[in-house]
Amino acid sequence: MIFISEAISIVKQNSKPLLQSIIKKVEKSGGYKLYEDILSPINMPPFRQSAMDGYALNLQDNLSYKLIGEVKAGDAHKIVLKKGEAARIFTGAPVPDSANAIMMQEKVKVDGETITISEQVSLEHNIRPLGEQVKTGDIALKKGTKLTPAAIGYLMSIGITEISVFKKPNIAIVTTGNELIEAGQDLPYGKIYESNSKMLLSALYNLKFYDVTLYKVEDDYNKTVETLKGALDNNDLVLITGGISVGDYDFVGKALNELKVKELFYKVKQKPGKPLFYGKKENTQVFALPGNPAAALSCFYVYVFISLQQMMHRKDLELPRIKAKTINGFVKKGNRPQFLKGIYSDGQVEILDGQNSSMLQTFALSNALVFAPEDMSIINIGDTIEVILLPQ
Ligand SMILES: Nc1nc2c(c(=O)[nH]1)N[C@H]1C(S)=C(S)[C@@H](COP(=O)(O)OP(=O)(O)OC[C@H]3O[C@@H](n4cnc5c(N)ncnc54)[C@H](O)[C@@H]3O)O[C@H]1N2
Ligand code: MOO
Repeated sequence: MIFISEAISIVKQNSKPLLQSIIKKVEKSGGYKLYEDILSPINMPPFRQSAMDGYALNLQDNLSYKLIGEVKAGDAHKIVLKKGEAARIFTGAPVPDSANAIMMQEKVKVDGETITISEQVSLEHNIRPLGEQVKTGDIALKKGTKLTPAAIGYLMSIGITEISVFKKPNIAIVTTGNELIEAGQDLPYGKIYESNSKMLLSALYNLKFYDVTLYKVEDDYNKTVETLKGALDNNDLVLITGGISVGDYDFVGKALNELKVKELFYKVKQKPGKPLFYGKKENTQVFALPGNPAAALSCFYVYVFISLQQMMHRKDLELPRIKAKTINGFVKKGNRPQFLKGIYSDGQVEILDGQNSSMLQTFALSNALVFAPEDMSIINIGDTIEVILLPQ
């Protein structure tokens, strides 16, 4: 049995950024990172552009100008202004080559075909220069840039429709157990509804991992080997739940061993989630999470999250940890450090009743895991304690 800190650092060391690329439509690339520099195919803006609704001027010393035409956004025609002439212009419209400043309309008096500006303006005033943001052939965004909504908007604005991105992991969720029945069917005596797969699937969707395949297997050694082989061959990350403890029908450990998955740790001094297994086969990460649902989810947030962040080239490997003051007390039994379900708000945390690793109801109410270290057996009201904030 190893300590939590050792287990966390083993996951950090052994999970690596994925280096393969895939092509994505820009609009569907949110959350990915660019696999290569993107060069701009155009100047942006593609023409000198008016930044205001007002008047395009061919500047002179006098404040009065002769109005000779109009340019709206989208117009293709090119008005030619002589010195002292002006054209009505609107935001986003192409500025005639012969105009060298735009005066906003609030500072202009109009009298028929004569306009008078309130003060002199400098050259190129209110004109967005050609290629001000980016010039044709220059790097628009660098390799590794995260595709945020702003990045997606920017790439669309320079006319890019497809990009090469670092791929996200293909993930398998494997549930094990003869007792599992899919919700929606009758529940015979001795069976329970299977919940871990959809719980982990939704945790993955919430983190924007959509390439997930669900596998299920009963408590049978050969079938477990066969199912895990399929999951290992086709995925970058395999999450197994159940069958990893010491019972006669817990076949996951033996099957992983037969499939030559290298064990990196098995059993962590923690509650919940003591029988957590972590290993890898070539580049595939394997977590065998305890079957107890709250233990599985707790291990997902504390350990699997790190591996996902690493695979995605992210720097913040762990969920945010902050200090909070407890608003109620708790007595921790045993000597394992414990991750307790709690509700965090505004610097304070409530530790909930019902911390058993089989109970999801408490987890469903919580937004944080409160960390009670090994030597903290009694938590008092007002104690300062570490809290892990869960993704919402
Ligand atoms: N003799 C010992 N027994 C156990 C120990 C131990 O140290 N010595 N550790 C206990 C702890 S702690 C945990 S946690 C569990 C973990 O056991 P497994 O990972 O082998 O999980 P299972 O036995 O298959 O299932 C445990 C529990 O969870 C339910 N389960 C399983 N899969 C699902 C699912 N997909 N959806 C919903 N519920 C699921 C299952 O029915 C069991 O009730 O071992 C203890 N035993
Ligand atoms: O580790 Mo088990 O999750 O304590 O119940």
